[in-house]
Amino acid sequence: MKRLSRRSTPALGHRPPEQTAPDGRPSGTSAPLLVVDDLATEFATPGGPVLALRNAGLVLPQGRTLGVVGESGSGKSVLVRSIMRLLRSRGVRHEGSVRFDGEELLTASNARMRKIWGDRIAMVFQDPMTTLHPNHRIGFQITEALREHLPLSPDEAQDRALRLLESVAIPEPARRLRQYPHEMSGGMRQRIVIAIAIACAPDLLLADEPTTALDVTVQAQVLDLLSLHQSRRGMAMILVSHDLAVVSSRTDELAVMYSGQIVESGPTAAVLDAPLMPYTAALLRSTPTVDKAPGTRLHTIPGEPLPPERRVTGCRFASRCRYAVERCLTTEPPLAATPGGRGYRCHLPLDGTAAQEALAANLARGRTAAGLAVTETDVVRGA
Ligand SMILES: Nc1ncnc2c1ncn2[C@@H]1O[C@H](COP(=O)(O)OP(=O)(O)OP(=O)(O)O)[C@@H](O)[C@H]1O
Repeated sequence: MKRLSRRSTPALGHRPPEQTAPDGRPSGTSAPLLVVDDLATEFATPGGPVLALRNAGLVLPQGRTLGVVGESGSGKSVLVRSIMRLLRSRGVRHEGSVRFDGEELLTASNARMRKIWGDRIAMVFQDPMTTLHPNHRIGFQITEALREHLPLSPDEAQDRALRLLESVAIPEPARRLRQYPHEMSGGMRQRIVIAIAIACAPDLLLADEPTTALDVTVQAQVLDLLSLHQSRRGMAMILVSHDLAVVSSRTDELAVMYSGQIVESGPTAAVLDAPLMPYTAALLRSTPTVDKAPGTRLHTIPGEPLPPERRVTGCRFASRCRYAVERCLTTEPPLAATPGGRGYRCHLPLDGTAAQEALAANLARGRTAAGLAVTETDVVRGA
């Protein structure tokens, strides 16, 4: 069987054990909770195989938070669903490794995964109705989830459900337990989903665009609620968002995805302060609320995202990158790591002079090696 991906070097997100996180908390001092190594996911489609995720690697210690960002279609959901083993169906192939608390999940039996789901790893999806059953009362759904994993009597489960609703700030919890999902607002439903997700005190919570479907006024409340429970319970969390502003203040580490790959990773503050990948820098310039003075112009990233199934010989971002030189078109950038444990896939990282020289040469020619127009105005504006 043909391999889906090339073997990669160190997993993105890795920090040596003796290092501390930017906030001073010790990190990586015990065995990491989650280690993803060279993970690839391929879908069989009528149009041929779609390699939606390639060379993905990450390390997540207990109690830490990882943000996963990238444009639509970059593979964020495929990454978290592959980690959670939710894409197990005919026509889906994985390669690589997902080790959770030392246990390989890619080869675990379905029975074993059912024990792990909910109990040790829980997930909050974009649409609460993916989790909630429309025809069952909220109380039944929470107590079912509790009793599946914990030895509780019906009364104990009911009491625990009530306290869970209180903990996610649902008013009149006793009344709400008797209601059906359609009797609640979207924000309230997502709080219920969070209550179900944390019911069994999982070690890892995967939140995939948990607020994208919600009214803008309740988005921050729901995100704050997630962060509160994450830190209070010491859970590790992976927070997926297309919006850098959402993850910037809520995560310790960041993984930036483009066209099915993690292209940059590292401590969130370091990545946002000084991105190494031109793609990360472009994402930042197109994000409304990260480090922007009022009135600052936002910029779109030129061109279209590269579909993950498209084969290219060089860097997958080269066609949209104003720094691109010939090498970016001919040679795939290997995964590189900085001494501080940051990872990136770029021939011309932005902390070096080579990137500035390449940009100056492209400016002089008026276009990149990939044919993207570059003008003085674009560069001054930061486009
Ligand atoms: N079931 C599937 N069959 C075939 N291809 C798929 C399937 N699911 C995902 N893909 C491919 O994987 C790509 C990445 O999808 P994914 O949902 O992970 O993107 P995303 O980054 O989460 O986007 P969004 O922010 O819009 O949710 C898709 O563009 C598509 O090409």
